[in-house]
Amino acid sequence: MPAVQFQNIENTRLPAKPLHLAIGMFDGMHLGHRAVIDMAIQSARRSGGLAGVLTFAPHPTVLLRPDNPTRLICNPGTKARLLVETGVDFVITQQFTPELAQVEAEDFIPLLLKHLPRLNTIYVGENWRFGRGRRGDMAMLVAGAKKHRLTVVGVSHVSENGKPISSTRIRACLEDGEIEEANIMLGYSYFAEGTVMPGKALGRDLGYPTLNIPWEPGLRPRLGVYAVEVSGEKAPGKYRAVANYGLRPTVENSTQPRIEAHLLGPCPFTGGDQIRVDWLRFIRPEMKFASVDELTAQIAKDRAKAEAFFDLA
Ligand SMILES: Cc1cc2nc3c(=O)[nH]c(=O)nc-3n(C[C@H](O)[C@H](O)[C@H](O)COP(=O)(O)O)c2cc1C
Ligand SMILES: Nc1ncnc2c1ncn2[C@@H]1O[C@H](COP(=O)(O)OP(=O)(O)OP(=O)(O)O)[C@@H](O)[C@H]1O
Repeated sequence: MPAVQFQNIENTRLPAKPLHLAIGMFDGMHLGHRAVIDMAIQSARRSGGLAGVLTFAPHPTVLLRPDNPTRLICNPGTKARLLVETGVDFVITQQFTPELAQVEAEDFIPLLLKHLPRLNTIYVGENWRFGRGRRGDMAMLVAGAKKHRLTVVGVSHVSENGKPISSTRIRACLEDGEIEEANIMLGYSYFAEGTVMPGKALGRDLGYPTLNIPWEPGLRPRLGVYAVEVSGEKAPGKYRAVANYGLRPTVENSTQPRIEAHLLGPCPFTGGDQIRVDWLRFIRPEMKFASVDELTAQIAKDRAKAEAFFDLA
């Protein structure tokens, strides 16, 4: 059964079973997030309860720091899908309002219980903060839970390279083009999805036809050339490619970034197809070339680098 989705806790309607609830923003759905959610799922399955996620939208910084909000790895649709794919029974997306931002840490558990009276266990990372000014910590959560006979499971940090994984760390990697490290922390390859748009067909003239999709996520990964894999419903499997993610300063200097993927072999996709692009290795930053000839010569080298990456050379 796919997870049931609710907007706001007051609209949540669930069967009368003990609830195991993982709480957090979960931007990117990295390995740390999955550890917290998996813990909720396993306990719920063992005890005949229901496992769910409570997450928030927009990101609190949209309200608290409107001039410089956190730029998100995942758009809301992708995050919802990744959450559902974990196998939870329900997902509650709570609107992060100015009123919610004012809730004191001490009042957080009573607020949850008011709308989720069957709440049994809360699952969070051990560093999780909550309540007005992020004053609430693990100790406060445990103390509050005890009063209401709830259990709190503080999941220990999942680390990579000796440091805890966090959405913040993954954002920094994506901005620096450190895609392999980002992918390790995500536990899957960073991906973009979209409908193939018609290009100016210049790519074909250059000898490098491309599948183009607009890609403007909150958190913009480093502009540049990447080894990628393209997939889509139209054809099974993954198609190796070299792609430019950028503004194309040599030919048009656009303000809207897009992905242009040149497949290393035959291409089953065409304009109007829905595709997914998995990013695997950063090859070089996007550059402005003095001429199209220079750009074409560089694309030949990029292609060779991608082939070497895939061990096709
Ligand atoms: C592997 C690859 C690398 C590219 N690198 C650059 C680049 O560094 N600078 C740039 O201005 N455009 C770059 N481009 C984009 C080309 O300008 C663009 O693909 C070409 O003009 C075709 O455009 P069209 O698809 O609109 O026909 C690159 C494209 C590919 C496929
Ligand atoms: N590395 C980790 N190991 C275990 N739990 C984690 C880890 N990172 C986050 N969590 C927990 O997962 C839930 C959702 O995390 P949240 O998105 O709020 O944090 P984050 O990944 O550290 O993001 P940011 O870097 O933006 O603060 C929270 O309960 C959090 O404590």
